[in-house]
Amino acid sequence: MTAALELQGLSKAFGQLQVTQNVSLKLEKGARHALIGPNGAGKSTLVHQITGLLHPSKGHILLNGTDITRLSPEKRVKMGLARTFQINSLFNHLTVGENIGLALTAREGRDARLFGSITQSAELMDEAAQLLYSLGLLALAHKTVTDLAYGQRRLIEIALALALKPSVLLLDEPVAGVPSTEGARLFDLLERLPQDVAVLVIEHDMDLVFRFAQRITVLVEGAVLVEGTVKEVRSDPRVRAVYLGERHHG
Ligand SMILES: Nc1ncnc2c1ncn2[C@@H]1O[C@H](COP(=O)(O)OP(=O)(O)OP(=O)(O)O)[C@@H](O)[C@H]1O
Repeated sequence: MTAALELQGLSKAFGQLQVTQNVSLKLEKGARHALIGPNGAGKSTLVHQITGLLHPSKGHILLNGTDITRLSPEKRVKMGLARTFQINSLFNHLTVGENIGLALTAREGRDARLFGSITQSAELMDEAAQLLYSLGLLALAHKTVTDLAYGQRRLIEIALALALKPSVLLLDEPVAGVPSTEGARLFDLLERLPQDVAVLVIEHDMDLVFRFAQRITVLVEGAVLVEGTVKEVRSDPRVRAVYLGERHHG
């Protein structure tokens, strides 16, 4: 079966500093994969290469079998690669439902300036409500973004990314900064993510990683140290030595 996302021997250097070293990785359709590693291991740099913000000096990135290594970030999104939006991409004065409606419009390439007609489009607003319902977030649909708690905004970012109907979703530290009282909602949302979407989560929180992921890749100094199931990675002495053994976090 064609992998949803495949990295083939990616390498990247900043001057003399080799930040990605021959990294290969495969996410099957519907995968739940975590990328972990100590601070400075190169996780963000790898994600930037996947999204197209940075260009690898060597290697290839395949999305559903198509080589996207040289494509712009926008093209990659159109082809089904989504990442969580930054909070500042939410329209604060609009409701959650309207924000999702706008993301759905963007997906269809319609002009967001026609916003008035979007909220009046029963079809689009129904689709927005349906998406929020499937994620357990319908109760927030009529709330204005400014009225949301920080953790709730993070949930909406994920919903926005899903509005693009991706085949691959990148979640970069989804629980970072979310108070533990709101963490349970995030776990709930992660469990409700569509089964056919392959998810790559970059996360320091080991509770989340062990609960969510089926497979884990451990990155150390830009290279893959270990890749395997949660059980394999947890019990690997090399991982314990360089990472898990240090501290439970980061
Ligand atoms: N634009 C850049 N120019 C030079 N060096 C960089 C640049 N971006 C990152 N680095 C270096 O690359 C290495 C990997 O950084 P990166 O941010 O990818 O690690 P990380 O695993 O995401 O870390 P963290 O968990 O702390 O976010 C670090 O040594 C960092 O200082």
